[in-house]
Amino acid sequence: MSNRYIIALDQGTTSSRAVLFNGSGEIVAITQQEFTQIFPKSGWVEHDPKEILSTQFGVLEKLIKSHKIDPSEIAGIGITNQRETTVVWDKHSGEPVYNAIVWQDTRTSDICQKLKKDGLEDYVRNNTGLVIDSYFSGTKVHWILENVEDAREKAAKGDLLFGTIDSWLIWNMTDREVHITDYSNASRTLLYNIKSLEWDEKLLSILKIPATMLPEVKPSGHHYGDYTLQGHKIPIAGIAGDQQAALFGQACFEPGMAKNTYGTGCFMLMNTGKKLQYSESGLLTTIAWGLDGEVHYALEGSIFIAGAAIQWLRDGLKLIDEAPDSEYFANKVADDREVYVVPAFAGLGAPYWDMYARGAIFGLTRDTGKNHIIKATLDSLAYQTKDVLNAMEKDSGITLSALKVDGGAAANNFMMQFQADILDVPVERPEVIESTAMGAAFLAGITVGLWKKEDIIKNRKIEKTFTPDMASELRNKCYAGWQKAVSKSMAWIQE
Ligand SMILES: Nc1ncnc2c1ncn2[C@@H]1O[C@H](COP(=O)(O)OP(=O)(O)O)[C@@H](O)[C@H]1O
Ligand SMILES: O=P(O)(O)OC[C@H](O)CO
Repeated sequence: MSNRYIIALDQGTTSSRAVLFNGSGEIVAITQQEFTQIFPKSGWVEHDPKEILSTQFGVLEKLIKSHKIDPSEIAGIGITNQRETTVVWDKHSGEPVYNAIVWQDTRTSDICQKLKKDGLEDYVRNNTGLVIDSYFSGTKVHWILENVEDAREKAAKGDLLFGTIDSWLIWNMTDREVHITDYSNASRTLLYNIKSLEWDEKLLSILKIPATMLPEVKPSGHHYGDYTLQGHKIPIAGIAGDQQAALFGQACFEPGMAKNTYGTGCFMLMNTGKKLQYSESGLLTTIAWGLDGEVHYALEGSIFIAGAAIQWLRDGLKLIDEAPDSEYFANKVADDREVYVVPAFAGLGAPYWDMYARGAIFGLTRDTGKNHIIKATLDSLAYQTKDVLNAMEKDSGITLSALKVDGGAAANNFMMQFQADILDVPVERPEVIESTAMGAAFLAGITVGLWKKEDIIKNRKIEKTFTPDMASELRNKCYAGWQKAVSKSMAWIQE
């Protein structure tokens, strides 16, 4: 027990959050601000890197002011972030040369298709653990260098830097001195060799990315630099991509332990320990974290659209005012789930990996109403999770006795119950669904000597377990309908 604080900065896809943890590792306060999603063209998704900074530092300032915290009381800062999202900036002016290209953006699909045709799939998989897909940063950096005026020349002169959001934040927090990332974020770039723990020269050369643009890569618990606040130097002591941070925050420290986070997307990760395990079923191999001189790996099932589909109900279709309203409307429909929404708005991730799939609604009849669509959209999060869990169990040979969940959309009781029903596996929701922030805070807290890993286990309490309650015949019928709907959505647009 200590009266010092740790702050986690959680820079997510739709909002920036600052989370204050007390010396016992409990959340004391959260400040949060949504920011603009920019959709310049079909399939393109961008963020303004400066708005990312202003919202992130805005919520940090608000947190510190509203809780009257003296900076000397802050023992460390942990950073966690939406992964893969790509920023390229001029190291002299500090100006981004282009908007951040978000992980969901599919503009580089044809570049990826070419890499596949050139026979690089096995090389990429064996060395980066990933599949060739527009999801990852590498082809996004390539696109910026090819398409932004003067970018290629400037990069060749060593004037441009690339970073995922963690790097962009830290560079700005350290007076533009520290250009750094951690293993977990580097492993999402398509440029990092997860076996040798070095940037992969062959892939850099194929994508024509100069090594001078790349950040230094360090473990996930490390003293990366200091953030100076009112004259006090606060160590930035933890970094992890948000999904790996959630794995840590859910105390999945042992091989075989897994979690599923329902945020903008939905990501199931299973710790595979020090073993680098490749998937036969469409999952990714990724670095979970580097800590205490060891690297832990994970298997990952990445679902691109989860809570984002609920935002689409809210902002696109205007069927609901707030995301939590979806639960109320879904509960009003008593049917056998004959309507299916496949939210392939950004193609399909695991286990399908189809950049050319697009969203669709199936099973409409004259009596279909708004509530059916809302219900089917919530169901789609659970169906996609079932696709991924099937792959995870096949690859690992492990049958989960319960699914640990977290993230903003895990608050939805209707969806969680259907998740348990369709999986036929209990779903375990912890009291703190902010596992991402928890993971980042603990990486920092462990690094500055405030906490130990065991403290996370002590702190983790289950708020509710959802028990399966669906006849197997109905479950099988529902899932067969989902699989049919997915197959019809695939390869919808042309290369
Ligand atoms: N009660 C709810 N039911 C369904 N979806 C929800 C609910 N509350 C939040 N969401 C969805 O969860 C997402 C926010 O979760 P969060 O973990 O903050 O995501 P991120 O870190 O990706 O920004 C949003 O996409 C929102 O639509
Ligand atoms: O913003 P989230 O929490 O859905 O996470 C996004 C992922 O990091 C993308 O890989």
